[in-house]
Amino acid sequence: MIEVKDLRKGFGDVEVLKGITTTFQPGKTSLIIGQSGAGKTVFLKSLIGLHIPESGTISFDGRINTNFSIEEKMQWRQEIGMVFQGGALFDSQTVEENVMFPLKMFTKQSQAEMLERVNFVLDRVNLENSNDKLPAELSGGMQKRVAIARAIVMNPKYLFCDEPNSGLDPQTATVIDNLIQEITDEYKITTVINTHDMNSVMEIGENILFLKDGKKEWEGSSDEMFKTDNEAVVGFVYSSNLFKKVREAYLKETN
Ligand SMILES: Nc1ncnc2c1ncn2[C@@H]1O[C@H](COP(=O)(O)OP(=O)(O)OP(=O)(O)O)[C@@H](O)[C@H]1O
Repeated sequence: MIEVKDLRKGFGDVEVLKGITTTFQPGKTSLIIGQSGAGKTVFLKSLIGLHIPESGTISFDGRINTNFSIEEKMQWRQEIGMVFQGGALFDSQTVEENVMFPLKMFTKQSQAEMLERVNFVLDRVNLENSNDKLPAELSGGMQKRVAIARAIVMNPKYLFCDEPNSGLDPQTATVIDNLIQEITDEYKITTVINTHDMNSVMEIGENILFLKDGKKEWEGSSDEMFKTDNEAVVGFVYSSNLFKKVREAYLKETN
């Protein structure tokens, strides 16, 4: 579980995160949404320790990250998996080498042990028989699956994904959403996703955090999102005609 309390972060005179409090539960996929500039990336970067907050705390199963000793920080780093926007694979390395990278970096496993684990996670993301391929030889969706395999190879407790669906067609995006959700549930990972993709919001929708001007404006499930009267949420999510119609149909059916 990740508990965020009154998190504040700014740059110079500009306050970006203005006191965010929330909780992310294990086995659940939480989505962070909001307008461009709302503070989603700064929030995600704060969670993974790339930004040091001015005040407030982030605790990982009771451990506050700014209090970590060097050893605790090393341990915590190994408990985190990340899927970056665009995949961030090493272009000159094969799929196998890309996925094995964290094991080589952080463990003393033998080549055979590492290979067994790499094959297990590649199998889990339905990418068997692709070990020797280079990223350029794969489709966008396959590259995302390699990135997910690499993110889970260390068996993380926490998984952070920045726009995992960017550049994917809606069908492939749904496959990636489902994969992240299944893995999160299966391994009881605490997963946080930054997204602009409203399909993901409808598809995953377990816990949605809506940021506005650096504050938590609203939080709930996608079902609750259909029913909310919060003007900022309605204005943002239902600005598209498609989602407006979906909402109207949902409300008609449930009333
Ligand atoms: N390193 C930085 N230095 C100064 N200002 C920053 C820095 N990083 C972000 N900001 C500012 O913080 C605000 C929030 O940015 P952030 O990237 O978190 O928005 P976002 O919600 O992720 O937007 P988008 O959806 O466009 O990616 C913006 O006004 C941005 O200019």
